[in-house]
Amino acid sequence: MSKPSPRQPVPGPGLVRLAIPNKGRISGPINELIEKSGLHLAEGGSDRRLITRTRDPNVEILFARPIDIPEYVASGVADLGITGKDMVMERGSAVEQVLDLQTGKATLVVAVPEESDVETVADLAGAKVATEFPAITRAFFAGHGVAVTIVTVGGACEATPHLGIADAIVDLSSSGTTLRTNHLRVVDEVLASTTILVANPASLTAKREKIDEIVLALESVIRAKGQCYLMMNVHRNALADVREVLPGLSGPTVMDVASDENLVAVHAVVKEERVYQLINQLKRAGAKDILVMPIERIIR
Ligand SMILES: Nc1ncnc2c1ncn2[C@@H]1O[C@H](COP(=O)(O)OP(=O)(O)OP(=O)(O)O)[C@@H](O)[C@H]1O
Ligand SMILES: O=P(O)(O)OC[C@H]1O[C@H](OP(=O)(O)OP(=O)(O)O)[C@H](O)[C@@H]1O
Ligand SMILES: [Mg+2]
Repeated sequence: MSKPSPRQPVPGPGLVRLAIPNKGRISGPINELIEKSGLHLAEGGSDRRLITRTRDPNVEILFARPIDIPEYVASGVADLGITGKDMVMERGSAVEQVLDLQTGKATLVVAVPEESDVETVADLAGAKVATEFPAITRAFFAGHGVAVTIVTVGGACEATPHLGIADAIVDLSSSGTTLRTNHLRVVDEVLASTTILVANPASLTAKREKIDEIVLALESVIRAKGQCYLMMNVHRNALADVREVLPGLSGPTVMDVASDENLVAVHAVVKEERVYQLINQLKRAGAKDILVMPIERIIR
């Protein structure tokens, strides 16, 4: 059978189409994840390109706006999509979350000017609330039984209270810098968002094998993040001391060194944040020739 054309509106049975952001803050990390997973964008994924092949002839990438991705996946234009959980909730799309990519962390919060009298969500009854997320905001206030007027904006939401357009906002905060800069204070949290992989429910059944392959590849990169591989040589009589420093971590693997029967090679996977401390402890315990290496993927 000939390979389905990438111009087909809906990908054929032999092809999995994965939608990813074409721009914005999460697009860089997602592109990096795709590269590390071994899929590799065949043509580098330029800004102007809509669909790009990957190293796997049965997987192609569709570039789209993060907010459009949930609907593209729900309608079957794409089988899989990577976007923010906030985007999926806002669109209320019929997609299934397959994986949390554990990046793009941000919290959707209700905030008011620092000098406001508002202390709780209930205090906002009758208020005007500006947001880029009208559906989530509507559901949140309805859930609290608080009637508000929603003012939908396309961005720069934090400016609206100071312009007299709104009394409160529902917007994303991650470092908290934008809220602080705009003298806004958090009243409540609406949603914790991360970047997620979602699937079209029908594709999940019909294309299970290929989707599992993609999930495995992406998962292996996520698992390796923040982990390092340590290799060292240890004198046999210092092995017990070195093991003391390493327990609790995965491994260690201990191997004979062919050229010196008094030495063993010790390998272990450790958290990157612990490496600085560990290498000093390991040296004191008698380890030498310590190598610290990055890990690209961990497949279980
Ligand atoms: N600090 C943050 N602020 C806003 N969105 C963030 C943040 N961190 C992660 N994200 C996530 O990024 C995704 C949207 O990214 P971004 O705002 O770059 O796209 P965009 O809104 O399409 O671009 P732009 O805001 O430039 O128009 C959302 O899913 C959001 O949850
Ligand atoms: O807590 P912080 O780290 O400061 O991040 C939060 C800010 O980032 C986002 O803005 P974005 O850059 O997407 O611009 P926009 O508001 O115009 O969408 C979000 O809407 C906040 O304004
Ligand atoms: Mg934005």
